[in-house]
Amino acid sequence: MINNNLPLLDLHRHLDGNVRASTILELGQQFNLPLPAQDLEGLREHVQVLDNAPDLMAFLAKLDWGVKVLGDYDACRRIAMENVADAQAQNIDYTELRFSPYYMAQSHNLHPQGVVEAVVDGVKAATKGQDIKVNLIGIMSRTFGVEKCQYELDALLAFKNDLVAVDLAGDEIGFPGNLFIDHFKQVHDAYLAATIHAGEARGAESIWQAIQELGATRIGHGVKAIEDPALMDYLRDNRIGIESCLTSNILTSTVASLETHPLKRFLDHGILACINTDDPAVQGIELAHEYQVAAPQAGLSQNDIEQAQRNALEIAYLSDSDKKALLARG
Ligand SMILES: O=c1[nH]cnc2c1ncn2[C@@H]1O[C@H](CO)[C@@H](O)[C@H]1O
Ligand SMILES: [Zn+2]
Repeated sequence: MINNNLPLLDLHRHLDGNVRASTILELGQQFNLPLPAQDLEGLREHVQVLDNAPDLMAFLAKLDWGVKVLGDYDACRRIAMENVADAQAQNIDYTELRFSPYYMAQSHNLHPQGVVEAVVDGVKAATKGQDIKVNLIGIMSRTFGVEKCQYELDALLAFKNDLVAVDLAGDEIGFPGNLFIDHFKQVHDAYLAATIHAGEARGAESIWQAIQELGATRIGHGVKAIEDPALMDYLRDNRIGIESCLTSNILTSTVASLETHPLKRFLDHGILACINTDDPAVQGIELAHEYQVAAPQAGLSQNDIEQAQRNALEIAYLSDSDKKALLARG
């Protein structure tokens, strides 16, 4: 159970992996796009992972319709605003929404910088006067290669004051982290933090690389850390956060079952691991499900769950005073 005396955080939530199916339908109609179905029921199998995907890339294909319908900057602004509303409906106190402007821009030849502007603006408008705090993480989609990632990074850095970190997501196997050393040098020169998807499709060496060569202070997924005892110690001793996403790891076939998921062992080891969603709409889950159903199935006790809540606050990209304020609000 979620402890309501502690703040509820979702630190790993893809804004562009969380486009409402109803919005996909409406935008599809607005922009006259040939959607694969004309009603919610028919659309579901095209935009949601219903059975475990064979691998990460098959899972990621289900995100595509959510960005193919982004016909203009207003559509980008709209999905940003709806993401805030959806997080708020989950009673989330603080979330870090991440998004890939090039991925969002690609289908309709939008400019990635315009996409960043629209997302920043949408989040500002939706959070104004509301009881939820949101920060943004910019994603470089490695799937499109080194040069497109530089183009994407340029767009993100034009709005660096509106971001707290930069991430590397997408095809971890095809585009390993060592291709992005120069990109992350620019990220750190801009005083932004780095959280990186690693140890999801590749092994523990990918996590070492993200930390040592790309300067990651948090790792998305990081499930393969469990195979390397020295890395487990390193993560704990250096307070590197692990953003676990339980259901996502099952749906991508990264982990065979919740019962064998390493999150419980990360927590037992003293690693700052926490519970997050990843791509809620595509997975057909929300944060409450991860806490109430997935976490107990993964062997977490009530104490573990509360520790995960505290860990999220500890590793959040927030100032100490913001963390204290969240804790006081509980
Ligand atoms: O679980 C995941 N692992 C790796 N990459 C992901 C995952 N979920 C989404 N994206 C990637 O993030 C970008 C959109 O925010 C896209 O590149 C998408 O493929
Ligand atoms: Zn992710």
